[in-house]
Amino acid sequence: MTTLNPLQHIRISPPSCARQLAGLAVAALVDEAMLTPKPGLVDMRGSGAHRDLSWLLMCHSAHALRPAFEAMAHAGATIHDLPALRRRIGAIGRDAEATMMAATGGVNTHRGAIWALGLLVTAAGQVAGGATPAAIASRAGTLARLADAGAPACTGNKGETARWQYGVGGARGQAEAGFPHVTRVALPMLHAARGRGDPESAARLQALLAIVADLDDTCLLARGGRSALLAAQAGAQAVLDAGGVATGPGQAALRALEADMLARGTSPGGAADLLAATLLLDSIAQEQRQEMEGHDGTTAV
Ligand SMILES: CC(C)(COP(=O)(O)OP(=O)(O)OC[C@H]1O[C@@H](n2cnc3c(N)ncnc32)[C@H](O[C@H]2O[C@H](COP(=O)(O)OP(=O)(O)OP(=O)(O)O)[C@@H](O)[C@H]2O)[C@@H]1O)[C@@H](O)C(=O)NCCC(=O)NCCS
Ligand SMILES: Nc1ncnc2[nH]cnc12
Repeated sequence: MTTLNPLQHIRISPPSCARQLAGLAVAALVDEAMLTPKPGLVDMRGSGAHRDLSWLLMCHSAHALRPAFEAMAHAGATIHDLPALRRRIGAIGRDAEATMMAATGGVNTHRGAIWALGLLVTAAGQVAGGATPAAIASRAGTLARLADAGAPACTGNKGETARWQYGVGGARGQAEAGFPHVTRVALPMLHAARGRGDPESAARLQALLAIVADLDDTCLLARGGRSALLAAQAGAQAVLDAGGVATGPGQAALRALEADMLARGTSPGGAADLLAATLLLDSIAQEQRQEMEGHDGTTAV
């Protein structure tokens, strides 16, 4: 079966589109892991506030997840009944968590990312190349809001406990709302930083900090309570207010934020997942632009 792409008037077959989307998802996870520096998080300098993670383990985990992302994108392209699609990707997502644990020797590298990027590649598979990042995120939100008959009543995970204890939405709430911190916070920040000529790594770090400044990250809550979340949010905002990571004052504020996180043993793992989701939607949009240019021989603006 093929899908008509309304923007390009070419036909994309779901399997090749799914493979491409899975490749972009893995690349987004690897790019996030390797982005350096990142406060509190694993990067190429070291493990940040984590004891059981390294960037090599994160990259290994990302590659192990490729078949799951491909299966989710393929499901998005081929299963048109939404409750059935939700059930199917829930099952693939739980299998992917088991794959991650097997690949990492039992370390939770990407549980939040499997959830966020899994929903997004499924939604991107549904539209097969012809939708904006906001439209893909909105479709992913629709999927997240559907009940999954196969899901356990409670996960017993730290994020779930933090959601109840602090009354926040966490990873589930973010997805159900259609990933507002990706589409309304991080993508605009990424594009603005690129637009004023920041190096790509600075633009990505700036997008990460914009997410941290505003997200109820259950990783921060679970590790350090509400004071850690508020300190991380204020510290990230201070970097932005000081002029951003490409400026001297911004870098001083970034060092202070990192020192505070390391002293508390906290890390914005949820924000890191949403940066990967941002990079995924950005790369899907870039692929679409390149395919359009290749198709009609003109340059898109
Ligand atoms: C819906 C699920 C995501 C389950 O979520 P739940 O809330 O029950 O619990 P957690 O799994 O603990 O939390 C989810 C992870 O999401 C990230 N996150 C946190 N806050 C947010 C937020 N506001 N928005 C978006 N994402 C957020 C975060 O993941 C990252 O951190 C993890 C590493 O943290 P760390 O503290 O080191 O790790 P732990 O092992 O927990 O502790 P230690 O032992 O080290 O001390 C890492 O995973 C990052 O990715 C949260 O951890 C979902 O899992 C689910 O229900 N799945 C079922 C399958 C399904 O339906 N799939 C659908 C298609 S994909
Ligand atoms: N770079 C990173 N460091 C720690 N936890 C993460 N979760 C997702 N990306 C992460």
